[in-house]
Amino acid sequence: MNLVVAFDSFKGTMSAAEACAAAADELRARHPGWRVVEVPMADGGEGTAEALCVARGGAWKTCRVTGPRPDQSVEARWVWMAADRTAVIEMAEAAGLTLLQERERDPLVTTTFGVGELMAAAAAGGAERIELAVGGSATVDGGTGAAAALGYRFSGPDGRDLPPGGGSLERLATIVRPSSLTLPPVEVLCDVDNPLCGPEGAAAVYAPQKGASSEGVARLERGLGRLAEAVNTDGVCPRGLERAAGAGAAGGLAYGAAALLGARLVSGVDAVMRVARLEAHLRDADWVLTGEGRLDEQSARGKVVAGVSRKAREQGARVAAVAGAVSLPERHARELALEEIASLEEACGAETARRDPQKALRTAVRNLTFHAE
Ligand SMILES: Nc1ncnc2c1ncn2[C@@H]1O[C@H](COP(=O)(O)OP(=O)(O)O)[C@@H](O)[C@H]1O
Ligand SMILES: O=C(O)[C@@H](CO)OP(=O)(O)O
Repeated sequence: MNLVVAFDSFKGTMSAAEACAAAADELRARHPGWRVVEVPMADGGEGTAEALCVARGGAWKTCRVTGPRPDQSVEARWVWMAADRTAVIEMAEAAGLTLLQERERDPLVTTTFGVGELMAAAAAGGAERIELAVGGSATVDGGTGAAAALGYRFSGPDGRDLPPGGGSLERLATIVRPSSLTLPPVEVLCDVDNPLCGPEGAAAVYAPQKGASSEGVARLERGLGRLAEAVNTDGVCPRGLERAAGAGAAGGLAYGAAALLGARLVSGVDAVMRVARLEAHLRDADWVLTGEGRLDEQSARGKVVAGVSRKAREQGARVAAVAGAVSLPERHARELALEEIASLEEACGAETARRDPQKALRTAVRNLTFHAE
C-alpha cells in the first residue's frame, strides 16, 4: 500500500511538518510494509513561506515592521530565494491574527501597513519577483494599509488622510497613486477563493473570527464596496477585479494587491502543490491523508484539503481527512470526496487534542478504518 500524508498546519498547535511526521510515524509503526511519503502542505495562510522555503531552498531574513495594530511593531520574517531573486512574503508574519491577543482583535483598526513595508524591504533588497502568501489575517482593510506603505494615499471627503484600518474605508473619497511604484511583479498566493464583497466576501465570512461584531461586519462590507467603487472609477486597473476568485483573501489584501499594485492572483494551494511536487507523489498512491486544525465550510473554499482532494482524485487516489475539530456539512464532505473523516477532539477529547496534538493525531489515525485495506 502506498500512502501520501499531506497535512496543512493545525493553527496554533502543530506545523504542517509536525502533523505529517506524527501521522506518518503512526502508519509506519503499524504497517512496516507500507510506503508512506510526507508532503507538508500550505495554502497561502500561515506556514506557506516555510513550506516553500523547505521545498525550494531559501534563506530567512527578518525586518522590523508595523504589526496588525498600527501602534505596534513586530519582527517579521520573509524568505529570500537567491537563485531566482524571489522574495516570499507571508502576510501573517506582519498582520496575522495569531499576533494578537483575543481582546486586541479589531478589524476596524488593524492594518496591512507592515505587509507593504516588507514588500518595500524585499524590493530594496533586489527582489525581481515577490510571492505574497495571504491568509490567516487580522485585517479587513482591502490592502489599503500595504498600499499606503508603498506611497498610496487614501483620503476622506474633507481631503484628510483616512486613519488605518477597515473601519474608515466607508468614508473613502479619493485615492492618490504614488508618482512611481518601485515594486517588481507580485504574485498573490490566495488561501481561499472568496470574492471581495457580498455574502461570500471577506467581511461577511472572515471578519467575525477577527473580532468584528455584526455592526462591524456591515461597516467593513460598506468600506470594501466603497474601495472597489473608487478603484473602478479611477480606471487605472481593469474593472471588476472585486469579483475575482481570491480577491477576498486576507481581508481583501489580495484585491488591493491586484487593483493597486498590479499583482496577479493565484491559488495558494495550487502553487504549493506544484512546488512540493504533490502530483508526482500521488501518481502511485492508494490513499492520501490530509487535514488541518478545523475542517469546516471554509475548508471547501480552495484550502489545502480541497486542493489535495482534487489532485488525489485526478490521480485516482482515495482521500481520508483528520482534523483537530470537524464541523463540515455532509454535502461538503461528499463534494470533497472524503471517504473517512476523523477528529482529534473525538479521538481524545478537546483538552488533549490541544495539549498534546501529536499524540491525539496518532490516536485519530489509528482509529481510521482504512488500515484493513
Ligand atoms: N489540535 C487541535 N485540536 C482541536 N482544534 C484545533 C487544533 N489545532 C487547531 N485547532 C483549531 O483549528 C482552528 C484553526 O483552523 P485551521 O484549519 O488550522 O486554520 P485556518 O482555518 O485559518 O486555515 C482554530 O479554531 C483552532 O482552535
Ligand atoms: O485571512 C483571512 O481573512 C482568511 C481568508 O483568507 O484566512 P484564514 O482562513 O486562514 O482565517
